[in-house]
Amino acid sequence: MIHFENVTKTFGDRAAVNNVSFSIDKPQMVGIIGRSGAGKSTLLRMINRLTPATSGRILFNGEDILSLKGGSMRRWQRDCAMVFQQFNLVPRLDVVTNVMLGRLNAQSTFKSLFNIFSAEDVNRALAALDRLGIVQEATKRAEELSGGQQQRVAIARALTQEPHMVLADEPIASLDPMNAKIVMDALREIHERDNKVVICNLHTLDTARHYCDRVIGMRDGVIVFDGAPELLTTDVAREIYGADESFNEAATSTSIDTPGLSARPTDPAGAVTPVATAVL
Ligand SMILES: Nc1ncnc2c1ncn2[C@@H]1O[C@H](COP(=O)(O)OP(=O)(O)OP(=O)(O)O)[C@@H](O)[C@H]1O
Repeated sequence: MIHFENVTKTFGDRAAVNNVSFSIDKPQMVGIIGRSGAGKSTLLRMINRLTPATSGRILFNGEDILSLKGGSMRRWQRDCAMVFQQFNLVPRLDVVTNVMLGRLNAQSTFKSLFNIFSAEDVNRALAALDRLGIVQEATKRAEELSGGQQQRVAIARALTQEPHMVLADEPIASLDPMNAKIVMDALREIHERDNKVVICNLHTLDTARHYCDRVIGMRDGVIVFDGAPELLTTDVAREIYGADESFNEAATSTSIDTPGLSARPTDPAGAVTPVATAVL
């Protein structure tokens, strides 16, 4: 499905992502972990062309998405919907309009310029809000909602794009544990029910272990671990985070992985397939 081939991004003389290659060849929920500055956001942002790559190729179903231009690039950006840490909603617009903005790249330029939406767009947006459990907030201004609700609106907006994949850049970093769980459950549900690739940058090991089928660990722009969460031992985590013996996993905990909360399926014969390629 998606294939990174020697992808590099430099800022000045510093490589934020350094000659990275990996493939996702089936619908998986992939967590990217690593300390601050490891290159996680840059990696994700290159996929949907928010950040231009310096060299390499990113192939989606065989096509190099780094060479797309104009309408093809906008279509691609719709196809890989992005969810951000700070939600990126328009605060003064109502919730349903914010969600419909996800359809802009699917509209004619005229309709886009004047934010003209069809009844079908409204229904699609309401259905997405319903799926995220917040349709009752549809007429409120986005700024009136809590952070967790705003992130769910952002996910509903991503859903209306009808994307091939969802990219989430630290989607729970601004949320309390309860809202973090709701948002991660929603992303997991999109992966399972819609059979979509979800790639999620995460700061916390326990969240990655709990929700993801596969974890990619980055350090200084390089992939230093790529495997099933079961292989993510404390020693491996120490290597990813560049920490010494005093490394304490609790320091990266959100406490949302508690007994009784939902978890990814443990049945490897299910829709998800763990990959076990530890490269350490
Ligand atoms: N626009 C930019 N201009 C210059 N340097 C940048 C830019 N964006 C990122 N960098 C640098 O690239 C490196 C990787 O940054 P990136 O944001 O991808 O890391 P990250 O792992 O996502 O970190 P965090 O978890 O803090 O978001 C860092 O050294 C950062 O300072």
